[in-house]
Amino acid sequence: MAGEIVFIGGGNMGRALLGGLIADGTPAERLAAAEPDGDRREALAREFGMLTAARGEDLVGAASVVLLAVKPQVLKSVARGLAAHFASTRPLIVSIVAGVTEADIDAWLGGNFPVVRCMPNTPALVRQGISALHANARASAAQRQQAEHILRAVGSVVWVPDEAQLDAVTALSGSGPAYFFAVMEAMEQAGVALGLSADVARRLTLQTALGSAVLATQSGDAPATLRAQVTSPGGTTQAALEVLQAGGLARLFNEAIGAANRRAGELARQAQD
Ligand SMILES: NC(=O)C1=CN([C@@H]2O[C@H](COP(=O)(O)OP(=O)(O)OC[C@H]3O[C@@H](n4cnc5c(N)ncnc54)[C@H](O)[C@@H]3O)[C@@H](O)[C@H]2O)C=CC1
Ligand SMILES: O=C(O)[C@@H]1CCC=N1
Repeated sequence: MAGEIVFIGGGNMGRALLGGLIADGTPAERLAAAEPDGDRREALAREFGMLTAARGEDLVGAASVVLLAVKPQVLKSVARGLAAHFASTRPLIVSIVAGVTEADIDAWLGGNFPVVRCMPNTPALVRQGISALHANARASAAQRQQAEHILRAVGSVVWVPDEAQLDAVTALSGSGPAYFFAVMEAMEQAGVALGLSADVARRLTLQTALGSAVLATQSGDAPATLRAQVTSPGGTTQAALEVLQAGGLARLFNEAIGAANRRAGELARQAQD
């Protein structure tokens, strides 16, 4: 049936998940997306060959899964708008919206929905994401599997036992790509300041990031062990790491990720207004 899995929001993340599902073998006929932005909507229809509409209200009636991929600030009005348009059965609701709780989503939609809340990240765009998932008590084992199948199409998945942990996940891996990109930017700039061309500085930085991530993933060694392997006593790496430590690198990350965690809670409260 057309539109069995209906996306509400076809922006960066919605689009990444749709592309991943199609690349993973889900037929486009099983997918549909509601996206009010005409250019984005037409691009989804053209590139993926799927059913699209400007309004979710026109798509959700026959859905078995509804995936919420709008910004937290609009979710309440979007969910309330959808509430009257579900058939008598309750589809599985999968939300990737930062901060907003399963209970709020369920209440805004009208109540008694199975809800799986997920936090993916932008490497989903290249199917290298990681998502953490949590299900409410109404989600069956089969529905948990359905949600996992969707997120697995764009990377790895982990389940967390406590919904509140999703705010920590958001702070660590949801926002995390930005921290690595910020480090890449800073390293590039430092290379240019030492006389490298911008192109060479970027290539050295990016491959160092990629190689380090692959090494850390494949070796099974802890990052601390791998860091020690690079750090010859009295050598260049030690000189650099001493500067980073003196600048409070670990404390800064602790504070930064703490700020993101608090912000997730604020987004949830603001979404209730
Ligand atoms: N960008 C990121 O790194 C991550 C974002 N998220 C969450 O994913 C959600 C979406 O984020 P992005 O894709 O980055 O934002 P985005 O702004 O690219 O996409 C949101 C889309 O929702 C559409 N939209 C607005 N009102 C709508 C409505 N009534 N019905 C259907 N669609 C509507 C917008 O036109 C837009 O295309 C957010 O809640 C965010 O918290 C989760 C993990 C990572
Ligand atoms: O910055 C944000 O609020 C979203 C959630 C995680 C990544 N981007």
